[in-house]
Formats: sequence, C-alpha cells, structure tokens
Amino acid sequence: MDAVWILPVLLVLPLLLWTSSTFVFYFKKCFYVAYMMLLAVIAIPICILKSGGRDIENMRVIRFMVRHVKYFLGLRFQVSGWEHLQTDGPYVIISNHQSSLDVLGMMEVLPDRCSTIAKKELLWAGTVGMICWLGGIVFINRKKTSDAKNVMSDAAKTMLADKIRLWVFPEGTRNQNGGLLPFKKGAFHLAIQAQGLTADDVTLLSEQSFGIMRSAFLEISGQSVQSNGPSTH
Ligand SMILES: CCCCCCCC/C=C\CCCCCCCC(=O)SCCNC(=O)CCNC(=O)[C@H](O)C(C)(C)COP(=O)(O)OP(=O)(O)OC[C@H]1O[C@@H](n2cnc3c(N)ncnc32)[C@H](O)[C@@H]1OP(=O)(O)O
Ligand SMILES: CCCCCCCCCCCCCC(=O)OC[C@@H](O)COP(=O)(O)O
Repeated sequence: MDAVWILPVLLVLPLLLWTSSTFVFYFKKCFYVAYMMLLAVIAIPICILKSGGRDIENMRVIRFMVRHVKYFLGLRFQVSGWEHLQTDGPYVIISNHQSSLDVLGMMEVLPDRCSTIAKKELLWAGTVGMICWLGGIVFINRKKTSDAKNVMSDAAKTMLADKIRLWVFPEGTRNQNGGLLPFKKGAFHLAIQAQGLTADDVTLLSEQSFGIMRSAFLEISGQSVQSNGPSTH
C-alpha cells in the first residue's frame, strides 16, 4: 500500500527536471555529493588493499574512479598543454578554484604521483575525507598560518625525497565572483623550496603566475556564456 506514494514522486520528479533549471541545478548538486560519497566507499577498500594505507599511488585509483562522473552532470573538458606535465621529477601545479566540481577537472589531467593541498575540514567529509587522506592529500589549518607553513615546508621536503608533485589552489578558497583572488604565497614557497631558488624569487614567481592565469581565465571565460549557478528562469 505504501508503494502508492512512489507514483506521484515518479511523476513529479521528471516534470520538475524537465521544467525547472533551478531544480536541475540542486538535483545535480545533491547527486554529485551523494555519488562521490558512494564512489569513495568503493575506493577505500581498493586503496587499502592495494597500498596498505595512505599512499600517493592511491591517487591513480581515485583518478580512475572519478573520471566518468562528468558524464552524469553533462560536463565535458577541453584539455590543452597536457604534454607540459609529462616531465620527470617534482613540480607544483596551480589552478583557480571556483567550486567543488574543480575536482573533476583536476582528475582529468592529474599526473601520476600528484596529490594536493586542502583545508583540514575536508578530512571530516565522511568517506570523501577518508579517501582524501588515503590519497596523500596534505591537510592544512588555514586559521593557524604558522602551522600551515610548517606542514607545507615538510611537504616540500617529501616532494623532493619521494618525487611527488603537488596541486595547489593558490587563491586559498573557492571564488565564483569572476576573476582571481590574490594568490597566497604557499604554492610559490613550495616551488622554490623544491627547486633550489630563494625566497626573493617568490614575489616575482607569484606575480608572473597570477598574470598568466588571469589572462587565460579571462580568455576562457570570454568563450563561455554559462554561469556556475542555477539559471534564473
Ligand atoms: C573515488 C573517490 C571519489 C570521491 C572523492 C573525491 C576526492 C577527490 C580527491 C582529491 C581532490 C581533493 C580536492 C580538494 C580541494 C580542496 C582545495 C582547498 O581546500 S583550497 C584551501 C586550502 N588551500 C590553500 O589554502 C592554498 C595553500 N595556502 C597557502 O599556500 C597559504 O600561503 C598559507 C596557508 C601557507 C598561508 O596563508 P596566509 O593567509 O598566511 O597568507 P600568505 O600571504 O600566503 O602568507 C603570509 C606570509 O607567509 C609567507 N609564507 C607563506 N608560506 C610560506 C612558507 N611555506 N614558508 C615561508 N614563508 C611562507 C608569505 O610569503 C607571506 O609573507 P609576506 O607577507 O610575503 O612577507
Ligand atoms: C558532508 C560533506 C560532503 C562532502 C561532499 C564532497 C563531494 C565532492 C568532493 C570534492 C571535494 C572538493 C572539496 C572542495 O572543493 O572544498 C572546498 C575547499 O576547496 C575551499 O573551501 P572554501 O571555499 O574556503 O570553503
């Protein structure tokens, strides 16, 4: 008898999906979170069996498992310059950060032996937090800058010792307001520490990177008429 209630739901759901782009937006958002949580449930035992615990090699498993998610959300990526990442040794990748969907773009191009820096709060995001830990993600406390700097200095040493690459979001937070937030310096300290440059090089490196990313961002934004939020009609 209870099953009768399912009928209106089955009818109303397609109707809402068909008529309301706002509903579609929030539906996709909930689906994304739930599905990533589920994928992580599957990935956790695989990573533990494969590597025995926290290991950068687990990023291969995560990358493989995340790559198809874009199809469910109607997203596609256009990749250019991928060949520049195919060099030996450690390096730092920086990217802008607009939403949690950036993880999909990241997994599209993530090189081997590459992990990322994330806020420590992500560690508590259920199974997603657990898989982030297993993938060797470096967690920082953004409220305690001196701790964060120490963690990142240790990360620079590990990068050199274990030939690891790190992906950093130098804006330090998500930003959907168009353009870029001023860059935090940590990514550039990482880069100089892993390359034998000096602290004097940080400002120039940061400014040059900001300029390049900003012009690429504006160029790409100019090509797209889509926004990140639900459309208003
Ligand atoms: C199969 C399963 C599927 C499901 C699951 C999927 C899972 C997916 C898996 C994986 C994807 C995960 C994706 C996660 C994404 C998360 C992203 C985020 O969380 S973004 C937030 C955190 N990221 C950052 O915050 C950036 C890094 N931050 C920094 O670099 C900052 O610089 C920081 C925190 C170190 C300090 O920040 P300050 O706010 O104090 O600002 P400042 O201006 O940068 O620094 C102040 C002074 O300290 C110096 N400084 C900074 N770092 C230094 C260092 N390392 N050494 C020495 N000095 C340093 C600077 O030069 C500056 O000094 P002077 O003002 O220039 O004199
Ligand atoms: C109950 C927790 C739900 C977690 C659901 C996760 C599903 C998607 C997995 C992708 C993880 C990406 C996380 C992310 O993008 O974190 C935001 C931070 O970068 C910046 O933080 P903020 O803008 O400063 O809050």
